[in-house]
Amino acid sequence: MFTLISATPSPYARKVRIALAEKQLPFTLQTEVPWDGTTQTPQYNPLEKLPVLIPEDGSPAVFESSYILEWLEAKYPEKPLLPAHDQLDARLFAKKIQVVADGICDALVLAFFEKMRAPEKQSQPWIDRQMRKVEGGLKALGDWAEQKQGEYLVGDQLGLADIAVASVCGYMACRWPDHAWADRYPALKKHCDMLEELPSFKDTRPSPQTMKDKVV
Ligand SMILES: N[C@@H](CCC(=O)N[C@@H](CS(=O)(=O)O)C(=O)NCC(=O)O)C(=O)O
Repeated sequence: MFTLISATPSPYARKVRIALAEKQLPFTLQTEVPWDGTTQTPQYNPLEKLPVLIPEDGSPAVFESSYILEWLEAKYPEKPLLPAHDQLDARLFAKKIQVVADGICDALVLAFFEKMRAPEKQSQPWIDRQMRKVEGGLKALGDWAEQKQGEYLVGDQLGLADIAVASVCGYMACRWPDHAWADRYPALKKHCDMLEELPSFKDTRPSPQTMKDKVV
């Protein structure tokens, strides 16, 4: 059915792995280090990033995690990961939560690589700017977790917002284990703990990877 190019710590790829599992779509996991010269991402994605979803019927590869999820929802609507089409505001809210979750990941990645530079080449103002986005994003997620009406962040079933939020919080736990988000946002921590017990989350827990090639 599919091959998914993924990386062990990737919060973006984890979203897709969870969605494929929730939709019971079989796939082969191809785990790579996208910064190593051995990566196959450039063969499928001009932006050279994973995740990349490769249909095994030869149709074009699908890339950019939020687009992959939109593509999956359109092509394979069962099990839905968004509220019904007549729930427009709820659908848009779920996508907004994903925007913030992914934006936190983007800022974390930028800060991570800035810190990989030689100390004298690192820009502290740039790192501070990225971490400010992380803190602001986490506060928004914390607020939404506190305000949720039911068991899930949007609507009455597991959805895109839950998947995106658990993916970024799992990434924090993996790459920034000393960060105080869990203490600062107990409702967010409680929500993620609940999600992490679901099989599709348990089976996709992130782990660090080692990069061989020099990146910055
Ligand atoms: N916006 C993209 C971001 C994907 C991304 O940054 N992927 C990283 C890997 S990871 O950070 O998710 O582990 C990558 O392939 N980076 C390679 C590069 O930026 O050259 C998405 O949501 O798919």
